[in-house]
Amino acid sequence: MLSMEFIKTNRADVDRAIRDKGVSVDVDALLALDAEARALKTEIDNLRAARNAISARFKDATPEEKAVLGAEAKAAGARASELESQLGGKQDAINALMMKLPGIPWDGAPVGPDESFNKVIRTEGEVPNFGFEPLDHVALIEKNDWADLSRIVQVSGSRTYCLKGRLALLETKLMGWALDRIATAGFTAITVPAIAREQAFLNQGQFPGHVEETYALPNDDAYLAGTAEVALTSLHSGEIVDGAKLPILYAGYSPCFRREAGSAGKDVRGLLRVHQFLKVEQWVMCDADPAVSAEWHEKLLGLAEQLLTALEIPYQVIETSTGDMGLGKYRMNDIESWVPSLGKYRETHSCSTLHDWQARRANLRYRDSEGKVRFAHTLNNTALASPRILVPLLENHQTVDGRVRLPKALRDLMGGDEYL
Ligand SMILES: Nc1ncnc2c1ncn2[C@@H]1O[C@H](COS(=O)(=O)NC(=O)[C@@H](N)CO)[C@@H](O)[C@H]1O
Repeated sequence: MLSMEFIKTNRADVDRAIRDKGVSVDVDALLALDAEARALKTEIDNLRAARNAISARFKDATPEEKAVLGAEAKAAGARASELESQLGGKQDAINALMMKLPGIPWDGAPVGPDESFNKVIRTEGEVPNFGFEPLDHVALIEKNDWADLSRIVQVSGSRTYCLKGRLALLETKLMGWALDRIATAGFTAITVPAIAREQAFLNQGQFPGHVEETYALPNDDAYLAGTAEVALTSLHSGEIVDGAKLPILYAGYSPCFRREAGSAGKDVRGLLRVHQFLKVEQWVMCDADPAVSAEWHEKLLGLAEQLLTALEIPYQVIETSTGDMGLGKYRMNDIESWVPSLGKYRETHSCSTLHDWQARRANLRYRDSEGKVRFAHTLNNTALASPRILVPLLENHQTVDGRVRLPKALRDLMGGDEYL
C-alpha cells in the first residue's frame, strides 16, 4: 500500500507503476473520494462543534430556550451520524482502491508485461556434460523406487506426491539443513502454520488479487497459505517495535499450499509444481531506509546462492521485469536452477524487496532513533523449497547407471554415503 501523501506528491511515479505492472487502478477516482471524505470530516467536526456550543449555552437557558436548544442539538446529532455512515462508505471505497495500488518498481527493473522481459544478470556453475542421455527426475525416481507418483494421485488427486525410502529421508533432512544454515546466518528459526486469517493474506499482498489461487477453509474463516511469508508478515502487526531491535530476521519453515489455478497444463509431470510443498523462507523487517533494504536484498540472495553452491546445482540469477515481479515488489530477483531434462533453467528461488508496501498493509511499525514512529521495510526470499529443488538435485547428479551422487554437503546427513 502507498500513503495518500505519497500518491499526491508522486503521481507520475504511481501512474508509471500502474502502467509498467499492467494493473488498473483509477487514481483520479481515489483522489476524488479522498477529497469527499475530507469534506465530510470537516462537516462532521463543524456539527460536533455546534453541538458543543449548544450544550455550553444549555445551563443558563430558560425552559423555552432549552426546548429550542435541545431540538437544535438533536438535529445536529442526527445530521452528524448520517454523515458518519456516508464517511464510512467512502473510506471503505478508498481502502479497496488503496489495496490495489502497486508498489513502485526500482529503475533497474526491465520494463515489460511478463517473464519474457526478465534479464539474466549472472550465471554460476557449469551445466553437466553427462556423456550419456540423462534421465529426468521422474525416471530416476521410478528406477530407484524413491516415490509413489501414481497411486497417490488416486488418493489425493493430481499435483500431489509421496516420496519413499532415502528420497523421503533426504527431503526432510534437506529442509532441516536449510533451516539450520539460515539460522546459523543469524535468522531466528521459526515454524509457522499455513492456516491464516483473510487479513494476513491482505497484509502480505496475496489478497485481494489472488484469492482463487488459495485453498479456503470456509467453515473456519481461514485459508491455507502458499508461503510462510503470509504468517510472518502479520506476526508483528499492530506493534510498535523498538528500532534497536531491528532488523527482525526469521527463517520460517512451513508446509505451503497452492491451488495452481492458473497453471493448467504447466509442469504436470513430476515434482516441479504441486499443491502442497515444504519451504524454508527468509524474512526480514528492517529500517525504512532504501539503502538498508538493498543491503538485505543482497544478503538474502547470497544466502540462497550459498545453498545452491553447496548442493552443486548450476544456476542463474534473474532481474525480474515490472510485469512479472508482482504488485507489491520494489525489486525481485529469481534464481533459476539448471534442469538437464528440460535443457533449461527453472525458477527455484524468489528474492523480493517491498519497501513499506507490506508494512503499511500489515501495520508493521517501529520507533526510530529519533523517537519517530515509522512503517518498516520488509523483504523475503526462498531459502529452499521441496520437492522442486529435488528436480535439479537429482538430475544434475545422476550417473550413467541411474544412481544419484550426493553433493558433499549432504553426505553426512545421509549416513556418509556417496550416493543417495
Ligand atoms: N506449486 C509449487 N510447487 C512446488 N514448488 C513451488 C510451487 N510454487 C512455488 N514453489 C517454490 O517456492 C518458491 C517460492 O515461491 S514464490 O511464490 O516464488 N515466492 C515466495 O513464496 C516468497 N515468499 C519467497 O519464497 C519458488 O521459487 C519454488 O521453488
